[in-house]
Amino acid sequence: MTHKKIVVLAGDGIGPEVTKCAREVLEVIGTISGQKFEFEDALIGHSAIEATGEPLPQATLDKCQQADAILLGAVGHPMYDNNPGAKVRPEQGLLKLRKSLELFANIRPIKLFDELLHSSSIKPEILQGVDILFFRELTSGIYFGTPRERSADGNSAIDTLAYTKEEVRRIAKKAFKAASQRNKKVCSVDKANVLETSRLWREVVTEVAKDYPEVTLTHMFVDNASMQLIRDPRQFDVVLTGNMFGDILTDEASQIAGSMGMLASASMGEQTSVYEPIHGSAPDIAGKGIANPLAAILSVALMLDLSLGMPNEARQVEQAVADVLSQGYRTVDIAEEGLTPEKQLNTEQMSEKVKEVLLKNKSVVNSQ
Ligand SMILES: NC(=O)c1ccc[n+]([C@@H]2O[C@H](COP(=O)([O-])OP(=O)(O)OC[C@H]3O[C@@H](n4cnc5c(N)ncnc54)[C@H](O)[C@@H]3O)[C@@H](O)[C@H]2O)c1
Ligand SMILES: CC(C)[C@H](C(=O)O)[C@@H](O)C(=O)O
Ligand SMILES: [Mg+2]
Repeated sequence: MTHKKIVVLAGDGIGPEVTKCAREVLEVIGTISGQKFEFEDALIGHSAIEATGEPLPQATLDKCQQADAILLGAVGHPMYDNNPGAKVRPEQGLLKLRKSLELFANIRPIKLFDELLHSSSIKPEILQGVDILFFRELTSGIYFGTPRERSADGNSAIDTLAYTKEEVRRIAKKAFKAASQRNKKVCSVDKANVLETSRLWREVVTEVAKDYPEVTLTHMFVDNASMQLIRDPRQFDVVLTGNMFGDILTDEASQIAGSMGMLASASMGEQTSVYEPIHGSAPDIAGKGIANPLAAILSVALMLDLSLGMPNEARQVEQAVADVLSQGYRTVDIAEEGLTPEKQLNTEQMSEKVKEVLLKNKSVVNSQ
């Protein structure tokens, strides 16, 4: 069996804390399945700037280009967030990675584990059974358009929101394909009542829909969508949207899943893909050892499914997470009121539980 090469970009803040857990879960999967994984660490973000002066060193990009899959933690540090004048910034590393590897399709599943029905600030009866798949365009839109700069006198600034038909078409096709294998609904979210790019978006998405007659397409303005997500999240199946709208709506949707610490994502290109929790470096909890590692661990499940051709193992990871939650274990972000102290876990302990359950579930299957 050939080795699978996994590049680990731990990044900043809680990034290294949660990727350590995710990597160890993948190691356990290796033990269980016999698949060999070869891990290689590389720098990105603030830690890369500290070491090399650049947020995405060429050496990192070279390693990523050779990888079967990439596991990413998070980038970002308050020293830049609080310094608008900083020219070199950690987030540039992430954006350059996405652009260089052409990771145009960011897939963000929003699923609530039943065990967490009471962890969300939204009423359980609104949440039960929610299953949304976001397709966020990731390599264009306002994140990448030019010009993007401060005026010479410093009194104004410009960012550019641009999309080409092809950029919209390729992400739309992915969304329709996924919908045709799910509940056959695509809701395309835009701001076509104001933005020319959104009118182009709507036109192309409507065109693509003709190739998928079994899928029902609806369009929704982003302001309404942000409200509908909380009012009645079960109305959505696949949500298709642009780069910035997708960024904002999925942070909002994390509250449906109980916490930012629960949402995994896959950023997919044609050659290779990056698997990353949707959350950031969380400077407010970094170094405390209390971050929820489940988003990173569930990103490993996506990796097993989408890049490594190991869907059974992906299900095992998801099942292990569900089992640990149904045993009542919680990190602080998903802890209900009145949780007994022995059920309250830190990052390492949560990860240990998932690994223990993975091994236990496997031995149960083997002995049957
Ligand atoms: N993909 C990425 O690398 C990424 C994503 C978002 C933000 N960022 C960067 O991260 C930094 C902080 O940004 P922010 O505070 O707006 O967003 P954030 O996602 O880092 O944190 C938002 C809130 O969610 C909590 N949270 C996030 N992940 C958690 C986890 N796993 N377990 C428990 N709680 C968790 C944090 O403690 C914080 O209160 C910024 O520099 C930003 O640019 C990076
Ligand atoms: C850090 C930032 C550039 C990034 C984004 O906006 O895409 C993050 O918020 C995310 O959701 O991955
Ligand atoms: Mg974001």
